[in-house]
Amino acid sequence: MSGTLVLVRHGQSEWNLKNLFTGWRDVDLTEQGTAEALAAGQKLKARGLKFDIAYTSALKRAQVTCQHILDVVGQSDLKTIRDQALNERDYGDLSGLNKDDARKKWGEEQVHIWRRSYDIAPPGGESLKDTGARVWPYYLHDIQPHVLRGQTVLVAAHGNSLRALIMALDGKSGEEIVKLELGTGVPVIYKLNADSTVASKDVLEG
Ligand SMILES: O=C(O)[C@H](O)COP(=O)(O)O
Repeated sequence: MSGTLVLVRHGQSEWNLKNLFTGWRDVDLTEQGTAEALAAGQKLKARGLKFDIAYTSALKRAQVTCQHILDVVGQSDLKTIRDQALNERDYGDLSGLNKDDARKKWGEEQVHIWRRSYDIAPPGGESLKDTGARVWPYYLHDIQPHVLRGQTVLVAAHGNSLRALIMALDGKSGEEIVKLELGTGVPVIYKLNADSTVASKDVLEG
């Protein structure tokens, strides 16, 4: 057995609440989002988890979630690396648009394809496959080595950047991974074997 990798999607953001495509736009957590981040911290604290290093994106909703978790587990000053490789999928021209308005303009099916196909990108943005092409190499080069050294690593990021990671960790196909809905503030705990395969996965829902 090797180390532990904890993935957490940021708490509810202002634009999740307003039903707007967010992507790389830098928006704050809502009050509920703050509560979800703190609750994630409590769940991890209850498990007795102590982190060796934390990773988050270049966007404040993930950074603030990360800091809330670290505050709750009593590790406010832990070394935290911020990198845009972990950012949400870039929604391109859809960023800032209301998801229902977009459905009215382009139709339900087209918007669903942009949101939940694996390799079709929205105009000017990234597909989930494109997101994976930056998230996975970053994970392999920067994050995984810590886990393989037996460390416990926190990654606070986004729905689609974490989908891309989970796809590779779980060996899921593009078709399978787009069906996965990751809850805001729900920690996913992986234990990895020394050969980097997954020993166990625990989703701390509810
Ligand atoms: O960027 C966004 O709008 C959300 O974080 C994720 O959106 P999705 O559920 O449409 O992928």
